[in-house]
Amino acid sequence: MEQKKTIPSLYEWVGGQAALEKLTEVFYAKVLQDELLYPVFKDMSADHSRHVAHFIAEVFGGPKLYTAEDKGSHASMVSHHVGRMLDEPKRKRWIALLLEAADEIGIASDPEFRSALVGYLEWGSRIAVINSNAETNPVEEGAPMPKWGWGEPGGPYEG
Ligand code: HEM
Repeated sequence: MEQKKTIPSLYEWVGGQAALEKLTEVFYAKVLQDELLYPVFKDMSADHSRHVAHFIAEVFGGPKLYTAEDKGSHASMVSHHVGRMLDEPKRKRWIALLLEAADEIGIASDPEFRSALVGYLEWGSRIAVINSNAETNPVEEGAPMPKWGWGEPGGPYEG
């Protein structure tokens, strides 16, 4: 009988918590050196980078560090963006610096993983811009965390 292959989560593929925390650490160091994004992030907490790594880890199928350990939720994440009045140039710079950080630390660069990563960042960052221009939080407390997977190209794990 043919054995069914177990599909790894994006969290496992990227290298787990250590890889995601390294990614956000290098990314926010770049953000603070960037003239367009510095004013947006200058007051972020010392935990910001780790919280974002926890959030992405959970969305990518990892442990529930954002909702359990950090006591966050999808709604609380969105609330951090409400009223920030982000725009397209800031979003584009945010994505560019994050992808630069990904290349710099050398996380998985296979086409399938990067497609899934960029897809998620495009989706999430565009929603962040929309929510940042809202006056109230459109997401209710108790709404489920988003989930992201490999999408249509599947993964190199199939090879
Ligand atoms: C996939 C896209 C995104 C995710 C997953 C995400 C995630 C998060 C999370 C989890 C927090 C809360 C951090 C904490 O609890 O300390 C946060 C806060 C924040 N995010 Fe995002 N974010 C995204 C996109 C963006 C973009 C595109 C921008 C701006 C260009 C942005 C600007 C901010 C700001 C200004 C805060 C608050 C910082 C502060 O507390 O001073 N986010 N984000």
